Amino acid sequence: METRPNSIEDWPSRAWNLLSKLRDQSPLVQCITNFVSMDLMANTLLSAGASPAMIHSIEEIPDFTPHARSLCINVGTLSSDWLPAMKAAVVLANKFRKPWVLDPVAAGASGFRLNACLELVGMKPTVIRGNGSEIIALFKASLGASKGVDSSHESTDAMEAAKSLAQASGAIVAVSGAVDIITDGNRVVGAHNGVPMMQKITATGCAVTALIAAFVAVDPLHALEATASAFSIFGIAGELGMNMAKGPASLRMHLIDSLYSLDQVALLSHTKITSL
Ligand SMILES: Nc1ncnc2c1ncn2[C@@H]1O[C@H](COP(=O)(O)OP(=O)(O)O)[C@@H](O)[C@H]1O
Ligand SMILES: Cc1ncsc1CCOP(=O)(O)O
Ligand SMILES: [Mg+2]
Repeated sequence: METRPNSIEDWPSRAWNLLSKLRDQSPLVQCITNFVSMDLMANTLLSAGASPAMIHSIEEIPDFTPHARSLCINVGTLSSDWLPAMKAAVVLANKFRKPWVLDPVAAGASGFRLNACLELVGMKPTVIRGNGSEIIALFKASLGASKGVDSSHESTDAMEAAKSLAQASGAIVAVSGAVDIITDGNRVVGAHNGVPMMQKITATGCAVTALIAAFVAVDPLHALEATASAFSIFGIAGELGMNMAKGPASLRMHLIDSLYSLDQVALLSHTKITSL
């Protein structure tokens, strides 16, 4: 059943309406992503109701990308032969006005990766989603004291970097962590769902970025709201999954199951999104 948001701040109703739309429309989401994340990302999209396609060959992009409702670009296992395919897909997404989302995995780990991420940021992503260290590396455009793909910062450490990056790039910038921060450079919203053990499953960050791509596919004109809703729903799936899990491996399974079966009552009572 569709619920009517009382105001822009009625986040639970907004999140439920977006998830219902996603389940009804099952948008095709093209993912050009790293080898580690492909499985969890595809299963996250499927359990949420979207239709994932991990298609990255440059030869296929002219035929395929125009049919996707949104695009997820993730540089986790970047190599020089993949970058032209990423850029070609982005050019087509922009040409056909499809939203696209960038995950700058380990942006500060090497010069090659940082330059690639900065080039992609310059190609007008709808949303950039990273952890604290990745968003700070992009904002400073410099290599960081890197822990690789994991963050050595809290999301709140990256608040000002996120706002500046959003203003400079025109993208919604989203920083994951204990509190997920989402900003358009002016407004700042926090999503407070999730459990710490989600950090102990590889590619949960990649998976939530893909979920954001699915949410912006169904509401491209409200990318900030779609991003906050995706974070909150992924976090709720983690909270419900944690009730049944014994550790990271079973949390991975129960998170996917909980996302698949998430109902209106659970979503409305668990959604925690606030202005920051
Ligand atoms: N301390 C935490 N408490 C609750 N949820 C968390 C915590 N840390 C990360 N998460 C959640 O785990 C997912 C992955 O985030 P994160 O670990 O920051 O990304 P990445 O894997 O890219 O570093 C996100 O959905 C985020 O909300
Ligand atoms: C471990 C690893 N190495 C290269 S990409 C990758 C997965 C990173 O996933 P996430 O950013 O979601 O932790
Ligand atoms: Mg990541």
